[in-house]
Amino acid sequence: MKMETILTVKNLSKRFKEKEVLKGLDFTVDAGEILCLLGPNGAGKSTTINILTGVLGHDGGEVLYHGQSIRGRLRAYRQRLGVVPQDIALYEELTAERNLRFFAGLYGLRGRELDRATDEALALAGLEDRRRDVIKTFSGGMKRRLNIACAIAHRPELVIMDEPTVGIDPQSRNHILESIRTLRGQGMTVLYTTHYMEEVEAISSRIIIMDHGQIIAEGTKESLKQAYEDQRRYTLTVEGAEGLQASDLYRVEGIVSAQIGEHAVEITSLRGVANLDRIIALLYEKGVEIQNITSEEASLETVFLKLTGRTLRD
Ligand SMILES: Nc1ncnc2c1ncn2[C@@H]1O[C@H](COP(=O)(O)OP(=O)(O)OP(=O)(O)O)[C@@H](O)[C@H]1O
Repeated sequence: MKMETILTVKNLSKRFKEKEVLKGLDFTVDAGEILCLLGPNGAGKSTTINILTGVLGHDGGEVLYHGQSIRGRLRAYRQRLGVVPQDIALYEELTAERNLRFFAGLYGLRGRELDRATDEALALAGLEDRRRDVIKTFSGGMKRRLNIACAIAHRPELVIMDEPTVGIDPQSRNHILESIRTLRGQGMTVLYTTHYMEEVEAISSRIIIMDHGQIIAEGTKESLKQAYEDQRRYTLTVEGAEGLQASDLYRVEGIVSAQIGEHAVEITSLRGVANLDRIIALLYEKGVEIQNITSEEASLETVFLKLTGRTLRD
């Protein structure tokens, strides 16, 4: 069954002065999914999120909410969103409860509805017993949890989060991941960005990989891995690789790509071809000393590396 589409992003482009930061993005956000935007630093994730939350304008293309352009309807559109910004936006001098009531109040909740929304959001954040404490006494992780609670108390249809777990303790991080799953279980749709591959593995139902302002792959974690499952990656720690060329390695059957660094040789090879002995023999012949070899099958990390040539945290 095709899910209902909430957001449609069509040929979206954005430039900052001379720099083209988004180069024609096309994707949808469908009801009930947890969609993750993944990409190295500077890929354009935050820019995309800022356009989708109506904070930033775009130059070309369009964003449709239930089939209608958000241009000229920003206010109504933003009422249906829950936005969790990268930076914590809370009133330090106010209690957890006051913060929640304030933010939920901005979305028009009053009276009993507001009381209930506040209680539910405190429960989601696991902060019921801290409801009357002021924020400045909270740990970083607790603030992040409350930040999310403030964004979802009004029960938005779509929650958009920009790196909601950056720089917090593992316990709060797990709590947040769990609460994202809970939100989905309650019928909300989530779009979020992250740098952490483990998070993508843990909660995403679909992944969009971006680099240099473009979408370079899209799929579930299973489908992305499957597309690269036929490959294996060798990492060799070496000395004396100066005389070795990637073209030497390409002569070995099965090798798809090779990168030669000062102390490391990275090789991607077809899984069905047993060629490690050939690789070792070739390096020996070229006077390269091998100190260590590791072999790895496709993981999201290797898929990502293959697509972008970069690790997530460099
Ligand atoms: N206000 C701005 N003015 C000029 N350039 C900008 C501005 N905001 C972002 N950029 C540039 O746009 C590109 C994309 O940035 P963006 O923040 O969207 O990337 P990102 O994928 O979110 O990376 P990060 O994970 O570091 O936040 C970068 O090259 C960045 O330097």
